[in-house]
Amino acid sequence: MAVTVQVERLCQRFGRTTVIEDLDLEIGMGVFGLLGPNGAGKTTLLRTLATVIAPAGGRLRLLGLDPSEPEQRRELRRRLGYLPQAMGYYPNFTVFEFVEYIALLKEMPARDIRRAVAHAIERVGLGDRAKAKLKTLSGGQLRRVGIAQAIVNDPELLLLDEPTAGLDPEQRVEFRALLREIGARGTVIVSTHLVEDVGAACTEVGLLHRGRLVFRGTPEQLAALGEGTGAGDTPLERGYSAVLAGARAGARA
Ligand SMILES: Nc1ncnc2c1ncn2[C@@H]1O[C@H](COP(=O)(O)OP(=O)(O)OP(=O)(O)O)[C@@H](O)[C@H]1O
Repeated sequence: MAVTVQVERLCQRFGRTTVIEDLDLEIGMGVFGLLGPNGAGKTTLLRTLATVIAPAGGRLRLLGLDPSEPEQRRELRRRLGYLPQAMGYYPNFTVFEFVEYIALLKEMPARDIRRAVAHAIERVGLGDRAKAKLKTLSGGQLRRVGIAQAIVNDPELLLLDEPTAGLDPEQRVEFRALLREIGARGTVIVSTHLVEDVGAACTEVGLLHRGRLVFRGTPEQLAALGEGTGAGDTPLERGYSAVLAGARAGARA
């Protein structure tokens, strides 16, 4: 497996609170689902990988680049895509203008931009809303604009923080297909609370609990851990609850 994301003893702190502690993680191509309860550190990890915040400790190597080096960080930012949990935007921009603006920030070649923007907007099913102002869109449509800006540069590393929040069931199914398509050629890390997204789209899954990785494996392996326990409606939900119950019991011991 060619490793595209290498995290070594990563620490993140806010004030005196340690949010991520000595995290080691290596990921290759495919779709990696990041699960964990509220406050586990998923957003903080994604923000760190997106180079929005610098590590408080440890080392990162992403797409073979060291983001602590300014030149390499700049190259990395050109090659990654990031959908933040709460995306800021200019309400008077149209869908096309906004995605184009992000393409410009990513320093995409000028001759490629129009086609790439149109393609990204098509891929999220918003082709007919390209000229609509962002302030006129629904929450789910805005989330799709967020996905379009994240994929406009055909990223080799795509980081998505709860991308399916607000999508209707039909859109969610289409979005999972898009994830699988991108994961076949690059690395996608997607944080989600929807365990069924993981089952449908992810090749691997990691479960964070208090900034530590308490499970890593395939969705099938996670589901198998839930056999015989009652908490949850699906095998994956039961696996998720079983791992968390074990992690909590370990933390108390
Ligand atoms: N900028 C910040 N300043 C202070 N504390 C923060 C900051 N960002 C996150 N935290 C704290 O870090 C911890 C991890 O938060 P994070 O948002 O990474 O978790 P999460 O797993 O993404 O949670 P959720 O599922 O609720 O989105 C939480 O306790 C949160 O309060």
